[in-house]
Amino acid sequence: MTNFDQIRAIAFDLDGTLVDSVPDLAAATNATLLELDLPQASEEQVRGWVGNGAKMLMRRALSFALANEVDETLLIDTMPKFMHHYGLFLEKHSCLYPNVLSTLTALKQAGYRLAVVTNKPYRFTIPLLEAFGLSDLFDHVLGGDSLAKMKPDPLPLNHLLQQWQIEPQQLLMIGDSKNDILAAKSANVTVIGLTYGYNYGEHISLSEPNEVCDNFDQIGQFLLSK
Ligand SMILES: O=C(O)COP(=O)(O)O
Ligand SMILES: [Mg+2]
Repeated sequence: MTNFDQIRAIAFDLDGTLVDSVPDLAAATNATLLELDLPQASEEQVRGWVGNGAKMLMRRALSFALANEVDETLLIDTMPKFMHHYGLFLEKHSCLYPNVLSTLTALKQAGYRLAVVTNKPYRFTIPLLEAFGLSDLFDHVLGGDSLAKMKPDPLPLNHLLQQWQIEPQQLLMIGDSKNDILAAKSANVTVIGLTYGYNYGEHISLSEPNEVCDNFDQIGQFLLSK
């Protein structure tokens, strides 16, 4: 079993880890496609398109709806439409996964420093955390557009190491996607993979995180048991 003794700080992914946000991402995707007179996507399809930020989500959605490669100009023109719709939906149909608030609160009380590292655009991240009463728990919140590169690049995690003045072995990443696992491995950071989120239909164990959890409260069993 992985040794978590040195862990002082934890970086959490957002979509598919803390919040089940696909219902609103799907609603905003379909509102955008409707505006363009294009066919609608199922929630299941949208679930498979989430993971590389809003622009990639829309590229995948347009590619599906047009059954073709997506012209860059169309994508650029479509983004403000999607951003508008997602801003209206945001938390309407989304929910926290079980045990998220209680586990985060317990980890914070135990002295761990907490951050969010998401590929979601920053402008939606703070309001979403606020809507679910989570925003006060985190020292740092990084969106997909906060830095020059997003996960799977290690830049956001390296940025946190610098901000907190800690070593890679003191940071833990927790996420639902191969992008979280790859970013953590590139930054030499321990990583827990969650099985319930969005990972392009692939089991998270295929990305070989240090540990795999089916429920958020299992994280507490690793980090709060001593
Ligand atoms: O918005 C996305 O594409 C994924 O967001 P996440 O990094 O919080 O899972
Ligand atoms: Mg995720």
